Amino acid sequence: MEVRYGISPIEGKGLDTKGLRDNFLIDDLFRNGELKLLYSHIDRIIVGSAVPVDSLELPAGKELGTSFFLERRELGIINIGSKGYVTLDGVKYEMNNKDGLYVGKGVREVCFESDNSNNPAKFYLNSAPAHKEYPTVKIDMKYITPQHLGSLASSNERKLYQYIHPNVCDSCQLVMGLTKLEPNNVWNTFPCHTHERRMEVYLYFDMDEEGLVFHLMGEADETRHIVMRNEQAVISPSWSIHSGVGNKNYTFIWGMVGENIEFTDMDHIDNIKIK
Ligand SMILES: O=C[C@H](O)[C@@H](O)CC(=O)C(=O)O
Ligand SMILES: [Zn+2]
Repeated sequence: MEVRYGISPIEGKGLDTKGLRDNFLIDDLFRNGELKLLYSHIDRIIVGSAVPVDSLELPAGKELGTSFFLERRELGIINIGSKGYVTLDGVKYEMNNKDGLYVGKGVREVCFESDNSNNPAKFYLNSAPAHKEYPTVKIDMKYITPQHLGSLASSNERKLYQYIHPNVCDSCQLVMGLTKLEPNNVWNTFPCHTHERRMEVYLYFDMDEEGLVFHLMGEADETRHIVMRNEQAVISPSWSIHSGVGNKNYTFIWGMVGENIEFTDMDHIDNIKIK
């Protein structure tokens, strides 16, 4: 698995386009038939994808130093592809498009399959260190009551679905969900915020081939951007804003790990202060 280290705001402001992309962009997810994992030393989050043609197993690996992946970790899964299955120690969960799964510490075998290998499932994965076992919970998007945020007048009308959140299921430190912009709306998470207590990863998807999002990052008075394409993810350190504007509406999955699981624990930034 690829390993990346932390970047401070001092280093961050000195990076050029390539430097920003090398450190923060994850652009090789969702390869047919492959399971990809990236280990970030920022809060030790693991970001990954599994696109099963034949079945794929979640491996442990030297980076974890444990005998199986979830020995001391928890895992969140959201399927952004076609119908598939996740089997946890022999128990099979059907995963339709945008279905989610919280997998607690202690599960030994995690296996991914597609219903139709010509049209595979695309499982997106976020994992964090965990020290307590919580039960596995299947999360269907249709049972989540979304929060309505923004407005068409501000080009940021969107629905936010909390999947792994205290209202839905227990977790040690992982909080995860999905935000879908309404047609004719292009701004996400704006006005923006930081949260020194948590880092965050965004996965942008449901975009067409020419589609792009200028993902905004950096300190509020020292902003940078990364151009994002469909099914790419971006690491947001705790000190960075995370917001973006696209050429049309899109959807993104956010996952957070760190000090607390208080979704509303954000430091809101006044637009006047952004440079
Ligand atoms: O800390 C929270 C995260 O940045 C996201 O949940 C924000 C988001 O999805 C949105 O405003 O649409
Ligand atoms: Zn945030």
